[in-house]
Amino acid sequence: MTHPMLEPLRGGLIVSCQAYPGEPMRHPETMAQVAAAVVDGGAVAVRAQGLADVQLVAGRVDVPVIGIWKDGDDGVFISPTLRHCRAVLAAGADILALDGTVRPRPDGLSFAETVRRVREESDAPIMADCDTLAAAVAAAEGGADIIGTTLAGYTDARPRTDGPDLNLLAEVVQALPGVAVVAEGRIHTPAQARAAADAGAFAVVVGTAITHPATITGWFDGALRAR
Ligand SMILES: CC(=O)N[C@H](C=O)[C@@H](O)[C@H](O)[C@H](O)COP(=O)(O)O
Repeated sequence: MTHPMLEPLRGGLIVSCQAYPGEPMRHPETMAQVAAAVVDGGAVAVRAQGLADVQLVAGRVDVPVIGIWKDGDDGVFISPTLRHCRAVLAAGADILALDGTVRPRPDGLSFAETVRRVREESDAPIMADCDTLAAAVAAAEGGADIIGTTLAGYTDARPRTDGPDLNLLAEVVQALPGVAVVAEGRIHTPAQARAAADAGAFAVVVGTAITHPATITGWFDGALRAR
């Protein structure tokens, strides 16, 4: 059954507001301003990274905040341990997102055990950032409320598609009827967002194409330089 807090997100656009280490926009106040702007534009929820961003964004917008804490950049790095998960919720996230792959986690806990321990302290919906159908099914069985295709193409399991991995999305939607399956990753145009919704996504997450000016500028610059 869909977690009651998720119903307002059905069919909507979730915007991921993240800047990366060393970038000019890497500041919680900047991300809070970006989050407020995308909510003005119609985002039904926002995704924020890091404890300071989660805290400031949650205080700034009225929509649910999906919180993550990225630590490291290889292996399991999205809210990788129980400690990270607890801290994200303590920072004010309404929804916790964490790595939902089947790879070993740094603290040795399984995804299911991590969810079980988080649930001892919180009723917040939990989003699993998955890379494969097998991971998605395991995460749903492990108690995730939302299955995201976030990590498709970012592990060795599947090639990185140019746009969203709509094949994986469709497979997960078919395998998990009634589960909130969210499309995330490389959705760069409104038409791709529409295609993800048409493939059965409960909601669609867009990050880079809305909130990462350096990448967007590069797209335009590349088009001008291409002959
Ligand atoms: C793989 C990974 O670390 N993904 C991250 C997860 O939070 C973010 O860097 C992405 O920007 C986010 O998933 C949204 O995707 P896109 O920016 O492609 O719309």
